[in-house]
Amino acid sequence: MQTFASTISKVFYGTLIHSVSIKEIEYILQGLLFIDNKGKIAKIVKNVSQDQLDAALEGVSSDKLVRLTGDQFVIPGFVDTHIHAPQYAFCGNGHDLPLLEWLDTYTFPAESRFADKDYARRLYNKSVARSLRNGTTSACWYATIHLEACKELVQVIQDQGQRAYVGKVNMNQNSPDFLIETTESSVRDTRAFIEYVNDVNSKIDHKPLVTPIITPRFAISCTSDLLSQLGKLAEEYQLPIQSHLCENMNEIGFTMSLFPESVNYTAVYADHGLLNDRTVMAHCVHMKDEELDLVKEKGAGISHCANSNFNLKSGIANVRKMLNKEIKVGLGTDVAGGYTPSILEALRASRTASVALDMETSLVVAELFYLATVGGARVMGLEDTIGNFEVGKEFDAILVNASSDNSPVDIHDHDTVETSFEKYLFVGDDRNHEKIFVQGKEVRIPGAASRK
Ligand SMILES: O=c1[nH]c(=O)c2nc[nH]c2[nH]1
Repeated sequence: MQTFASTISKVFYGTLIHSVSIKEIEYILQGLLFIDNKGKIAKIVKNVSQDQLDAALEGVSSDKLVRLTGDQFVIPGFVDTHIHAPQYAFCGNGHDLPLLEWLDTYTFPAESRFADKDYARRLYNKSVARSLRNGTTSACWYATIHLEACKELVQVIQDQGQRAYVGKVNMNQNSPDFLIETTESSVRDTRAFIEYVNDVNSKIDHKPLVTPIITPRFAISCTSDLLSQLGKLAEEYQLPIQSHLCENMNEIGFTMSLFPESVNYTAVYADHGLLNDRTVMAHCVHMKDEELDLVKEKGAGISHCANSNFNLKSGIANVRKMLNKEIKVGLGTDVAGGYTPSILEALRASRTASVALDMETSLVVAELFYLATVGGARVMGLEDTIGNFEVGKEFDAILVNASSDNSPVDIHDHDTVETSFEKYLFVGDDRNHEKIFVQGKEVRIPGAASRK
């Protein structure tokens, strides 16, 4: 007979911190978190004293027990709702130009190199490893237009063990000769990519972690015909969709000149079957109220990319307004518009952006942590799977040590769990990440310094 203990693969004992609502972070002290053989959270017990530990373990053997010590705590993994894998090649460079000029000068030449799949594999290995090391357990990736390189990205993500949406980018107009497709090849390769991921997923022995996502780069780079065909593909395969929206004033002006039949930029996507409850729209900096209302009506989510919006001088998105309208919002690093694949940095930039916009209504710590975890999960439509520690969800998590070797954080005697956690959020980095888990399994990150 199968006992509870025999279904358990790992148990954590110590401090667990997660978001239970946008207003509340729960600090579970002396918590026991049981993970089952499928990587799901089987049970959580709170306030278990040392004396009660043996009984509370219910027969689970001690070699499955991870005792958290001192300044260690376990938090849900971060969700990066918008990141460009190929752009890691120039991450940290090229912030002197606004969006459209930045695309022409830095981005398109860098992405054209992904016609070479060996280059793609080398670069993608670094890109994904750096994202994971920063605690991103789930990511919405953009690849490039190149089918073979897209497959490489899927392989790399599978090998490294991240949960991900991966998009083959579509571009059939207003793009340079060295980075453009025909309508036919764009649709054909997108279908081939979807079939490839489905095939890879059919051969693995656990619940798949990688999902294809329909990825028209933005309306400027796709004809109306291509957008419509992509909308149909998303419907046929019931896939998520991602694109860019209202990032920059020149982008909006250009878009409206290309799609005069649509009432606004947001409507361009809606009119082509690309705005629904599986859609992730990045940026949304310059949205009219009726555009936000349309996003809400369609049930789409917004990826807030504050770091990128500062770097490319795009503007500041009004997250408070989005939240007041009960629109789903998560954080995006938007590498390489954003200069780092760190969601901790995205969280900090989001706070600064909200203060710059309106000090009175700026985002508070509980809200920021929510956006980085549960908010991102909702944007990806994964709120029943990840985001916080609820029984039945999959265990995607970071084991944080606020005073690890080389920690950028100093913890003093007077610090509490709350103040240590907040210090980690605002001062910490990947040196505080001792272990990363996806679907209950510890992720082995290539190139990461060996950790305790
Ligand atoms: O920040 C951005 N990065 C991109 O690569 C891109 N493409 C279209 N619009 C974009 N915005």
